[in-house]
Amino acid sequence: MVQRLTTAAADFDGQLTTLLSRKQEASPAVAEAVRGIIQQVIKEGDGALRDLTRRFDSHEADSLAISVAERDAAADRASPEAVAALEAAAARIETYHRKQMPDDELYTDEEGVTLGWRWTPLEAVGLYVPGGLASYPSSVLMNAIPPRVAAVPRMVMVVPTPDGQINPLVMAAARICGIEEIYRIGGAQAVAALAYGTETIASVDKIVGPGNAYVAAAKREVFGHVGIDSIAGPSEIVVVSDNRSPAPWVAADLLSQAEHDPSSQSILITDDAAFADAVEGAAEDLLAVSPREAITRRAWEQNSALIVVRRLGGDGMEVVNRLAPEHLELAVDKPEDLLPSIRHAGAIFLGRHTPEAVGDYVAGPNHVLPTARAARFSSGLSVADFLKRSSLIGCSAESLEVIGPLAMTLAEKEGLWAHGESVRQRLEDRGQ
Ligand SMILES: NC(=O)c1ccc[n+]([C@@H]2O[C@H](COP(=O)([O-])OP(=O)(O)OC[C@H]3O[C@@H](n4cnc5c(N)ncnc54)[C@H](O)[C@@H]3O)[C@@H](O)[C@H]2O)c1
Ligand SMILES: N[C@H](CO)Cc1c[nH]c[nH+]1
Ligand SMILES: [Zn+2]
Repeated sequence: MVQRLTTAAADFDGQLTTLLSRKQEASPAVAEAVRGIIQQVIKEGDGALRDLTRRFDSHEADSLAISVAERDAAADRASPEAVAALEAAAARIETYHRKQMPDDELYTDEEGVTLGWRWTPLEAVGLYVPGGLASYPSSVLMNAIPPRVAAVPRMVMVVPTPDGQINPLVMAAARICGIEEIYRIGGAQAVAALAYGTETIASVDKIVGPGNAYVAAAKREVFGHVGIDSIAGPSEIVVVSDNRSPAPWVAADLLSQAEHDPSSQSILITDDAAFADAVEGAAEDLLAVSPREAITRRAWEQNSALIVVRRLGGDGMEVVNRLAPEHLELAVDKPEDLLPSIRHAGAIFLGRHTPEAVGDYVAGPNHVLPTARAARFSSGLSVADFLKRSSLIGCSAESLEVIGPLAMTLAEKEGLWAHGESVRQRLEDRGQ
């Protein structure tokens, strides 16, 4: 049975807090295990990667790299229909991300100071492509197209290959994106290798991409030594629906994220208890025929919930903002009426005819999105993740006369003599 909550209950706040803690994404046990793995990779390099790959992915990674020839041989085995779908998706994703490319700026202000900024791409990025409980060719596209648009020169892809099996469509996606440096490693050890480097793998400057609780915890650990995108851990969905949506549609949308991982979370917010009953029944029917029943049922029964609220546009929106979900579906006639009340969500799906799955694959926006309430302070992967902004500042001799004395005053107040002197000398030399 999936759990049932109602905002009318006196202890609703406590129940919601418990529900949020059900996601094991940030558990101390996972963090502890991950710290051990990272230390092992730092100390033993490639040897640790082979050892951990044997332990967690059940194969001997004699060669850690997947060569371009191996990539292409595998990609050639992918079904042409699936490759065509990937190519169409890639085109839509690229069009969307090209619109995110920011412009450089240069202007002269009223005091005659030239100011602006300039964007430059990162030099080397690591792309984590998950591959433990499912294969994710779509995540190759979502990871690799933004840095390609940003003109990052070195893209390194890591992907676990359980039992040594290379997924042909993942390789086809890598070929579409022009990724030539690929390693058959996953989990926290892959994140550690990208962050610290090994004999075979040169370190990168930033690591992006989604993964399970171990990958998410590893990204938290290496942050600071390298950049990371956001914490994109086990998938989540919140569906806000009135009783006019077909219950099987809503049930399928909820299960679409539950089936990713036993740590996933799916939550319905509705203003009709009878509709919640109908969705629960429809979900049972779907679970009975799902080929991924075991994973899906665990996420559904252990971490998920049906929440009955008084008013979707009132307490319903307060609950949404507390949850700050990765994906938020507004399955109502007029989603635009609810939109202004939403402050935190990675991606918002507008109206009953927008299943979250179109965002996962083909709509265009990125599916690498913040989870575990990280949508309160971060956003989905974008071109901006692969760019840095340098400020530009240029004074003429005349404009330095206008703003220089202000700097001298502040330098004196901070007791930083050479700061003031650097301005004073220029002003004095000009005065002579
Ligand atoms: N938020 C997002 O944007 C987004 C997008 C796509 C997928 N996802 C999520 O990515 C995840 C993919 O997970 P996955 O498991 O299929 O693949 P994965 O590649 O993330 O994880 C597999 C790796 O986990 C490690 N691992 C597994 N059990 C371990 C253990 N007990 N101890 C140490 N390490 C262990 C192994 O190294 C293995 O290679 C799912 O949670 C899915 O929901 C999130
Ligand atoms: N829903 C995932 C993001 O949480 C992305 C994905 C890839 N394939 C299917 N779904
Ligand atoms: Zn998905």
